Amino acid sequence: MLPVLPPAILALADGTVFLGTSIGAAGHTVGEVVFNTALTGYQEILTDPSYCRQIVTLTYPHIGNYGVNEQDVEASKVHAAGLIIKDLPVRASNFRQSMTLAEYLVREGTVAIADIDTRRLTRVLRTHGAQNGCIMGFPADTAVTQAMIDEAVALARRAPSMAGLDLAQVVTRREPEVWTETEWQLFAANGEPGFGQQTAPQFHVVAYDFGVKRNILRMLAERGCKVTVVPAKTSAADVLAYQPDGIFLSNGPGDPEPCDYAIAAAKTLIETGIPTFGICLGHQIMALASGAQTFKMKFGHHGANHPVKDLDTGRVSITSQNHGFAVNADTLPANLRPTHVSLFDGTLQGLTRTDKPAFCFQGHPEASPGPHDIAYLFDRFTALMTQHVAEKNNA
Ligand SMILES: NC(=O)CC[C@H](N)C(=O)O
Repeated sequence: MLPVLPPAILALADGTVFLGTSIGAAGHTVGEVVFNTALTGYQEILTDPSYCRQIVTLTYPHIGNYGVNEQDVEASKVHAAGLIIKDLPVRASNFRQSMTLAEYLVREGTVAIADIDTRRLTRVLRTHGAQNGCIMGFPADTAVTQAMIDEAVALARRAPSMAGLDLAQVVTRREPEVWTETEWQLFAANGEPGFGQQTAPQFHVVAYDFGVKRNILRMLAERGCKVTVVPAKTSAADVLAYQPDGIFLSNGPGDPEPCDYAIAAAKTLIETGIPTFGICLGHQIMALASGAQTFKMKFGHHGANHPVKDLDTGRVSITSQNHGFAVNADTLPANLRPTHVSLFDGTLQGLTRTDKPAFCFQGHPEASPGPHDIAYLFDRFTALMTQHVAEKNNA
């Protein structure tokens, strides 16, 4: 006799209901349902703090086939509010695997559903836009009733909208921390051959943690930066007290607009002339600090194969993306110049200040998961810091 699978319900706020199998913790979760088109990297996606309060559906059908390990995490825990997949393979295999995806989801208390038509779900989200949803996961012997389905729809409808939510304060660290681990060390510690050089620190970068992904910090450390990571609400004065050579504004969840404390600090810090680099939420905060406006996109960009054009060189990079808000290109002040655009929908992907050494990118040059085509932006940051340090020394 076939084993009875634990049931699960996925309900969208518009009343669309999917019945599937619970593959994570029992219980329920609500959040904004977004689709991600990456083929691999489910562990990096689940632990990316930018997915706080978002339920992620992966369009690639087989998820979990290489299990889970202790290294491929972007934070110390799962941040996504839930996971929706088509097919959990019966067997996972990888030499680095420490447990299966289902074991990991249970350990992390993450509610997740499999065996649903993720193509149909994605078409709903693409056609009508991202919307709130609810996943309910039950123990194996549960009979799903109409009352349970109605309750899931009601919970989805009651979930707060992402617009207007400041979630950076929810995920940020509470205390400053010096980050030293490089990607090279991570791979060496894992018994794999290293592929980079460890450089002695040449620059001191203060990185705002609005929900920072670890691979950003690793890529900075690998380029000779001592990185002091500070909580989201650290004042500009406290940042300047570290005497940084560079300032980094991190990725993070939620709407950038209510992060007024971060916008005010970024404004002051950019004015000092210290090189500043922002990624994703950090890009949006830099734009807001410079006088531009942001808006909520219909379904955002979440994937690892998005073509982005560098307007200065004409070069097209395949990039990793994860955002639901964007900077409105029609609101740029004279000192904010577009440097990159998305070739999917023409939205802004990169900006630079014309009067200060400050620039930012909407996608993810740190990948994790995804291609490293646009990693050159980290080198642009270190080049600005080299110039800044030389000017300071000559002054
Ligand atoms: N990855 C990010 O930093 C996302 C930024 C912001 N929360 C958005 O959805 O647009």
